Formats: sequence, structure tokens, C-alpha cells
Amino acid sequence: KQKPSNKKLPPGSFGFPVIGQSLSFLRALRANNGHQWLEQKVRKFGPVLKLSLFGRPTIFLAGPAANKLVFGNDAFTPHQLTSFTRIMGRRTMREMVGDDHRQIRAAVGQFLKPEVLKMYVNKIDEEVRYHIKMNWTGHQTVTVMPLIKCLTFDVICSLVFGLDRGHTRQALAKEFVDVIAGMWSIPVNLPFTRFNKSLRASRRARRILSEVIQEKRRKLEHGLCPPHADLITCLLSLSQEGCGNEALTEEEIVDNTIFVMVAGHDTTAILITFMIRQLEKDPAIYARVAQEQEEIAQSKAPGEALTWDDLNKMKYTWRVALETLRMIPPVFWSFRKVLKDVEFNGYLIPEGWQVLRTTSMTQMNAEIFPEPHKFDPTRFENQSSVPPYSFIAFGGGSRICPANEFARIETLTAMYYIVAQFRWKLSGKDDSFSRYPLPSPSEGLPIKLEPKGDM
Ligand code: HEM
Repeated sequence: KQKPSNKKLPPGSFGFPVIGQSLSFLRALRANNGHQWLEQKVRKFGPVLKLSLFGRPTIFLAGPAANKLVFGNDAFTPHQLTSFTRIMGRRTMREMVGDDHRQIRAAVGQFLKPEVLKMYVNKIDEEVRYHIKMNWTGHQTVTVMPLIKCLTFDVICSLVFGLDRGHTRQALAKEFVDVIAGMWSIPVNLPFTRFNKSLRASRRARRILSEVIQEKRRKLEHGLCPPHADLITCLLSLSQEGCGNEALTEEEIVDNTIFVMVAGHDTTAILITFMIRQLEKDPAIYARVAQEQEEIAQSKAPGEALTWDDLNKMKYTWRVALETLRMIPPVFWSFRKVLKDVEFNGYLIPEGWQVLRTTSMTQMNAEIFPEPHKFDPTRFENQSSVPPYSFIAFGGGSRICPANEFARIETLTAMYYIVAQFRWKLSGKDDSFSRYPLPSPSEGLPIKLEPKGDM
């Protein structure tokens, strides 16, 4: 075992006993000042510094070299809040390391690879169209964020759980609202705490999912559905005897489908919501997106669904999405647990501590992205010009988001139908947004709709 040569801890301060700097960090995130809060510390102590957050000694690291280290080294493993682990379950891929992680990730990856996702463009198209018809068409105002969250929930229900609209989907939707509400709560399990409510909802959601799994297992055994029908069926079929894969337990299937649901629901909803916000602020960018979408619409018969090839033509719209992710990454910060001593820039990162990394400190760095506060989708015209480990909205290394292609299909399909049918004006009193626990516009982004005409 190699020992670091230099045992110097980075400079910094642990703040108040026990609470450290947690309260002021959370306050800054809520006020959307998390980036400035960290910048201030970097100015004082340098780019590698120590602090204390959520009861743990922490090292803060930023920049491409630090990202490469954290994403590429097995000494760093995701570190969840206790509430998250208790609610999500012990066997999610997030909790696993080494071969266990690789096995579950490979199984989920079988479903999320482009060759399989291609088959689902039609299903996503159908969900988006239904959502717009029911919730947008005929309305003068809508509140974007809660609506788009319903849409991403429906898309995941359809593709991950294979659940069509109906009673079971509605029951799950109700439970998931409570499951998600408690994920970042204080883990005090007393009646009427948010954590307790969330734990109880998670148990009920698990019971519903166990029934769904049994039904799918039965269908699969009788050859009544294809092995890639949805994520659950895919995991069940990989686990069938004789296919060379080690069986996933039912607990692993339930925990991971719940986790995929949570990981894929808010993140994409945030991206779509902030794109809608940005397009209103920037008429020239809206016009270019609309032109790209109109060219595709002209090549299609009325009512014809989008195809994989159509999505691949939406190059400019996807650059707008990437630029939105650069400026407002849904995952702003994450912690890693340090499994063994590591040395970085001459400083010791000690075993047992946690590492905090934020996406913005790299993506808003003027040396990497000049004029970082300017919204400029042309930065992504030539993706190879973006230096490695600099655009990290989907993470990196062995933990990189396995569903960025899924997010692309869903985002482009939603934007296609929204832009084709509406113009809009922001109608809230307050244009600010917070970043805790995830980016969210104040008031949920109310907008006034102006219909352009039916598609
Ligand atoms: C715009 C949309 C999305 C963004 C920005 C995003 C971002 C991320 C990031 C940054 C990570 C890595 C976190 C870390 O390293 O600590 C991650 C992991 C993950 N994401 Fe996404 N994600 C998005 C959409 C989705 C969707 C739609 C799904 C599922 C359908 C999904 C499933 C996952 C899973 C399962 C992981 C865990 C991977 C692992 O630990 O090996 N994500 N995502």
C-alpha cells in the first residue's frame, strides 16, 4: 500500500464546533449564492481547502485536475446523506463499490444503451403529446416546474416500470411525492417528521413495486413480453438462469428501480424548466430553436411521431440544453467518501473524511469557458474543444450518468412539442431561483402561454 509522501493537510477552517459551516453553506445554496460562498473561501485559502460540513471534516476541491482525481480514483466513493440511504434502500448502485457496483450498473446500462432507447422514442413522444394536450393546450397560464416533473415522472413510469396510465401509476405517483420530499431531511424517525412520512411512503411504494415485479416475472416466464419491455423486465431477464449473469435479488431490483426513478425525474425536469426560462429571455435563441424544429415538422405528416433520426437533427436545440446544463447544472454539488489516504497538489486528503466537489466551480471558470455568465450555445459546436473534465454536468469516470442519452431524448422531444405549439412570457413576480436541494425557480416558473396553432 503506497503512503502519501507529504502529510500536510490543506489550509482552511472548521468553523463552529459540531455544525461547522453547514448552516452558512445551506443558506448560501438557498439564496443561489453557493458558488460565491465557495469562491470566497478559495480566495482566502486556495483551491484545495478544508472545512466542516454536515458533521464531517471535508476537503473542497475544484477544477479539471481535481475532477479527474475524484472521478477516476476508487479511493473516492459516493457519500449519501443518511436520510437518502434509509429511504432509497441499501442495495442501490449509489451505495455499492467495486464489482457489486459494476454488476448493477452493467445491468441497468443494458436498458439505457442507445440501441435499446431508440425503440422507446415513440413511447416518449406519446407521453409528451398526451401531457401537453391535457395540461398545456387551452390554458392561458401554467406553472412549468411542477408540470414538467409530472411529465418526467410519467415517462419514467412508462419506460422504467412499464406502467401504463392507470390506477397503479397514480398510486405510485402519490407515494413518490412523499418519498422525494424526505430524501434530504434530518433523519429523525418520529411520527409526523418529514423523514418518517417519507420512510412510510417508500415502504408502500416498495409493496406496489413488488407486485409489479411478480406480474412481470410471470409474463416473462410465459414469453408474454420481450426482455427489453422496460427496465424491470430487463433486470429480471438478465437475472434468469443460464444467461451468464449473476442473479439480482428482488431487493436489488426494487432499490435500483426506485433510485433510477429518483435520479431521472428531477434532473431532466430541471433542465427542461430552465431551458424554457432561458428561451423566453433570449428571443434570438428561441427563434433559432423554433426554426430547427419547424424544419423537422415540415418533413413530417400531421400527427406523425418523432423518430430517432429527427432527434439527431436537433443539434442546435441540444447545444442550448448543454449550455443550460453548464450554467445551471441540476447536480450542483456532491460528496465523496475517502476510502484511503490520497495526496493531491502536495496536500493530504485523509481516509475517513469527505470530499466536496461542485460542478459550477469548473463550468463557470472563465479560463475554461470565457465570459462564463454569457449564455452562448455555440460553445458546444465543437465538443472536442471543451477540455476533458471541464463539462461535468453528467459527472465523470465510473459513476458518470448512465442515462445522458435518455435525458437527451426526453428533453428534445419535450422542447419540440412545446416550441412548436407555444410562445410564452414569464409571469412570476420573482425571477430568482434557489439551488437547494436542487435548482428550482421561485414560484415554480409561472408563464403566460400564447398558442401558435395545433400540430
Ligand atoms: C439532465 C438530466 C440529468 C443530469 C444532469 C444527470 C446528472 C447526473 C450526475 C452528475 C451523476 C453523477 C453523480 C456523481 O458523480 O456523484 C448522475 C448519476 C446517475 N444518473 Fe443521472 N442525470 C440526468 C438524468 C438521468 C436520468 C434521466 C436517469 C435515469 C433514467 C439518470 C440516472 C442516473 C443514475 C442511475 C446515476 C448513478 C450512476 C452510478 O452511481 O453509477 N440520470 N446523473
